[in-house]
Amino acid sequence: MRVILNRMGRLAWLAASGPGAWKGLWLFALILALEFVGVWLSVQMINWSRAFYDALEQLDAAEALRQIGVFGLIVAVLSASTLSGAWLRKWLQIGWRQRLTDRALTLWLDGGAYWHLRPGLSPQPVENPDQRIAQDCAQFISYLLEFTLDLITRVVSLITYLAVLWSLSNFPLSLGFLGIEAEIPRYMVWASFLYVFGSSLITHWLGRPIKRLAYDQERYEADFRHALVQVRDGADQIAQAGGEGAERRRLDRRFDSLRANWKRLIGQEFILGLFVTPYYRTVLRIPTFLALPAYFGGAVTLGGLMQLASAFSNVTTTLSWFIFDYSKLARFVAVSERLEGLFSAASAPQPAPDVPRALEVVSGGDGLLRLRDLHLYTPSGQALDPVPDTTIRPGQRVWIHGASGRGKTTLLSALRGVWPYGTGRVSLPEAPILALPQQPLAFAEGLLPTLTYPHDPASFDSALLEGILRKVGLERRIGGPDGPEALQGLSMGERQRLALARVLLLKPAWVLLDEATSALDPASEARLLALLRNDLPRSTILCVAHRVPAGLDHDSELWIGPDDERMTA
Ligand SMILES: Nc1ncnc2c1ncn2[C@@H]1O[C@H](COP(=O)(O)OP(=O)(O)OP(=O)(O)O)[C@@H](O)[C@H]1O
Repeated sequence: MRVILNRMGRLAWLAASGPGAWKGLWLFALILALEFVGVWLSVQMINWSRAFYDALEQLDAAEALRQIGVFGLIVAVLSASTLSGAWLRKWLQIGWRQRLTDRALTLWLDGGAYWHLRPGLSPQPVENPDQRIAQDCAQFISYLLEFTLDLITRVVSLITYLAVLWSLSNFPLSLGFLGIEAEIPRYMVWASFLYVFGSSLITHWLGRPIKRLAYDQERYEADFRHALVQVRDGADQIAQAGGEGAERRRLDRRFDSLRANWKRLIGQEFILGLFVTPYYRTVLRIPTFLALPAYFGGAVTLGGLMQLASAFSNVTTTLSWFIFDYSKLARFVAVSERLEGLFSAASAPQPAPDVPRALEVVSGGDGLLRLRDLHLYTPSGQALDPVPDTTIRPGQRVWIHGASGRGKTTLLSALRGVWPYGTGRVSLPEAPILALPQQPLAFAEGLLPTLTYPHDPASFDSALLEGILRKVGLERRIGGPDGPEALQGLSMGERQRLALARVLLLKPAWVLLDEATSALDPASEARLLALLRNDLPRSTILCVAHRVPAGLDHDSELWIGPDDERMTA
C-alpha cells in the first residue's frame, strides 16, 4: 500500500510542480472549494427533508409550497457549482497532463531512452512507450484529480454528515427483546461504520485480481494497436510477399490475447458486481429500516425519520466510496505502475548485466578521431571483431568494410556515443557530425522537413533547398504540396538521394555514411559521392560499404574482421 501511494505521490509531484505550479494549485483549491459548497448544500438538503416531510405530516400546504421554492434554490446553486467545478477540473486536467507528458518526453528523448530501451538492446525494454506517454499520462491525471478531490471532499462530507447523524440519533437501541438487558447509545452511527467496514473487506477480497488484469488489458490493447501500425508501415513488404494471411494470423493472435484477458477482467468485475450492485441498492434503504424501532417507539417523527435516513445514507455512501469505485481504483493503480515503470527505466536505463561497459568516449582534443583497443559487444555479450587501432585526420575519406554482421554499424553507433557495450577508447573531434543510417529517414513531416532534419525548413532559403533537390536528382518532387504524403512512393534510391541532399545542405565537418548509397545505381552513386567530395572538400567522410564506393576517391580503408577473410573478399 505504501509503495503504491509513494509511486502515485511521485508522479503527482512531477505533474504539479515546476514553474508556474501555483496556478495549478490555485485552480485545485478553487475546485475543492466548489466541492465543499456542494457538501454544504447536501446538508441543507438533509434539513430540507425534515422541514418538507414535517409540513406534509402536519398538512401545512403553505409551508410545503415554500419548501418547494427552497428546494429549487438549493438545486440551482448546486447545479451552478457542480458545472463550474467540472469545467475547471478539465482545465486543470490538461495543464497537469501537459507537464507530465513534457517530463516523460524530456526523459524519453533528451535522455536517449528511446534508443537504449528498445527490445533487444536493454534487458528491461519498455513495452509500448507510445501508449504510456500518450494515454497513461492522460489517464493518470484524470484519475488523480478524480480521486484526490473525491477523497478530500469525502473526508469533509463524512465529518459533516457524521455530525448531523450524531445529533439526530440521540436515541439508544434497547436489546431487551433479545433477552439481554443492554442499550446501545447512538446505535445508528456505529451501525453505519460496521456496515461499511464489513462491506469494504468483502469488496477488497473479491476485487483484488482486477488490478493485474487491468494492467494486462492496457498492454494487450497497445500490442494490438502496434501490430496494426506495423501493417501500415510495412505495407509494401507485406504486399510484395503476399503476407496478408500471415498478418491476419498475427493480428488475430494479438486480438485473441486481448479478448481472453478482457473475459477474465469482466468475469472478475462481474463477481465484484454481485456484491456491489445489491449493496448499492440497499445502502439507501437500510437506514430507514434501522431507524424504525425509534420511529415506532415514538422517539422520532416521520420528518425526523426521513432526515435520519438521509443523514445515514449520506454517511454510508461517503464511507462506501472505496466499494463503489474499487474497479476504477484498480485501474488507477495499474496506470500508475505502468507510468512509473517508464519514468524509472528512462531515468536510469539498466544495461545488460555481465556485458562489458567500459567504453570511454571523449570529445575535444586535437581534432583527430582515434580508436584505441576497441572491442565491441552485442547486448547479449557476444564479442564482435576487434576494431584496429586507427587515427583519422580531418578531411580524410575512409572506406570501412568487412563481411556482413562483423560490426560496422555497431562501430558507427559507438562513434556517435550511443553504443554502451564494449571496452577501449574513442576520441572524437569536437565538430558537427552527421550520420546517415542504413534506413533513410522517412517519418518526418514532408519533403523539406526531411531534407533539413532536424532543423526547421523555414530557417533555410527555399531557392537553396530547391537547388539541392535538383542537384541530387529529385527535381520531379519539387513544387507539389508538402506534407507526409510528399514522401509517399519515394523509391529506396530516392530516399537515399534525399538523405545525401541533407549532407550537402548541412555541410557537417564529419560525415558517417552507413551503406547510404547501397540502393543507387553505380553511375548515380559515383556522381553523388563525387558531389559530396567537391561540395564538402574539408569534411571527413567515413563510408561503410560492401563495394568500393565509386566517386568517393577514398584515401584510406578500415577493415573489420579477420585478415584471412579479407583475402577472399
Ligand atoms: N540490438 C542488437 N541485439 C542483438 N544483436 C545485435 C544488436 N545490434 C547488433 N547486433 C549484432 O551485432 C553484430 C554486428 O551487427 P552490425 O549491424 O554492426 O553488423 P554490420 O557489420 O553493420 O552488418 P551489415 O554489413 O550486414 O550491415 C551482428 O551479429 C548483429 O546481429
